[in-house]
Amino acid sequence: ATSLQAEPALARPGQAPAAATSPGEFIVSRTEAPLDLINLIDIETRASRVLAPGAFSYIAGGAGDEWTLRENRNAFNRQLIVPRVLSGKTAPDLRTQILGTAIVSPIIITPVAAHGLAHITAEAGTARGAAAAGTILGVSTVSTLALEQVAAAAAGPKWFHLYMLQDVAYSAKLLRRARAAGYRAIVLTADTTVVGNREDSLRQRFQFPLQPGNLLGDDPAAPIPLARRTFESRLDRKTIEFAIRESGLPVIVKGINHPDDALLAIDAGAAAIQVSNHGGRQLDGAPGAFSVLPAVAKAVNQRVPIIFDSGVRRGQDVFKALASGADVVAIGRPVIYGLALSGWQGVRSVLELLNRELSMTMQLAGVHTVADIRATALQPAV
Ligand SMILES: Cc1cc2nc3c(=O)[nH]c(=O)nc-3n(C[C@H](O)[C@H](O)[C@H](O)COP(=O)(O)O)c2cc1C
Ligand SMILES: O=C(O)C(=O)c1ccccc1
Repeated sequence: ATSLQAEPALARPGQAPAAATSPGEFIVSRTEAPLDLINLIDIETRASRVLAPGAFSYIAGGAGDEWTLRENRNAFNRQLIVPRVLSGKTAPDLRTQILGTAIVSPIIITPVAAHGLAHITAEAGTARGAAAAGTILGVSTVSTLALEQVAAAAAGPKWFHLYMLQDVAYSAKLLRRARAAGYRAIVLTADTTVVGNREDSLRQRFQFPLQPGNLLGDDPAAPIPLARRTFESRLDRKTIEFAIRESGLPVIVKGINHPDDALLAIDAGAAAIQVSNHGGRQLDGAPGAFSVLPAVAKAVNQRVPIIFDSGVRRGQDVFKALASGADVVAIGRPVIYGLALSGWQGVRSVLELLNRELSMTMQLAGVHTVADIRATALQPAV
């Protein structure tokens, strides 16, 4: 299903049993068995056993002291869900829609670079898993497979992510290709005008072992030099206008934390905003993403939908984000861990587990629909 050819597994000491090498002697999983999961926290440890050490440090890591990475989880503990037990409701309805696309639950997949680090099927596997789970897949500019290959792998709804490139004409070309390939929206990432210092990755001298499928002509490289050479470092409202004009698609501006940036994005024509601190990988010392959500939601005032990511691991987190102004949440690392552990089946299992946790949370909070969650008041922790 992909252009990556599985090569025979190398017998290496300490190698996970179901691993194979891809070009560049890179150890990558090819397992596709059903995946039993308890939660999306311990999946990280399990994935660390099948991922190459450098790849794991790149995926799991955050910038600097990783304070913001940890704070993304801690922030959820400051708002509580009060149980409601006599609502007379049962069988929560998780269905919703975002930018005109119906999805089975308010949980989508945020763009993550280089799925080929995790599994031989790369983004084709993720696309199949996302489609099987009934949700939207975000496909990174820096995907392992070319955006057309990902589109062809499964019919589910997809959004193409743009890192605005120094090469403006090539950026425009990517946007037109995305539209032609059937992508339904563009996610313009605004928070990576320079790549944060992921110190563990640097320590391990991590390099992408595969050439990214959309950046032809580029040799594989470490993330920081690749971005410095390729990504545009000056972004403003003109960048948003460019993405709208060249793609003809709705544009979601990703990486918003400050209410004024939200207002600027909406004023420039953004169809949605994505509140995110890039999973603690960019500005260390930034607040946990969940902490900034209420102020951004207040400024947005329902004019455009809000997507929330960074640290969502449990159904309760999804509930809290929606009760704090998000329309849907997006998850990143857990999907890659599911892919690493079990290919498309792992991706589906991760999404279905989070759906089950959200359903349980809704039932115990006495709410029936996604709209009900959004109308629920949380209680601040003391
Ligand atoms: C390995 C990795 C690669 C990423 N690559 C991209 C990318 O290419 N474009 C982007 O906008 N965000 C990228 N992100 C950020 C994610 O979209 C998301 O903001 C982040 O992972 C937070 O979600 P999480 O806590 O669920 O992982 C990347 C994140 C990770 C972990
Ligand atoms: O690692 C990242 O978070 C990221 O978005 C990225 C992707 C490709 C190159 C450099 C950074």
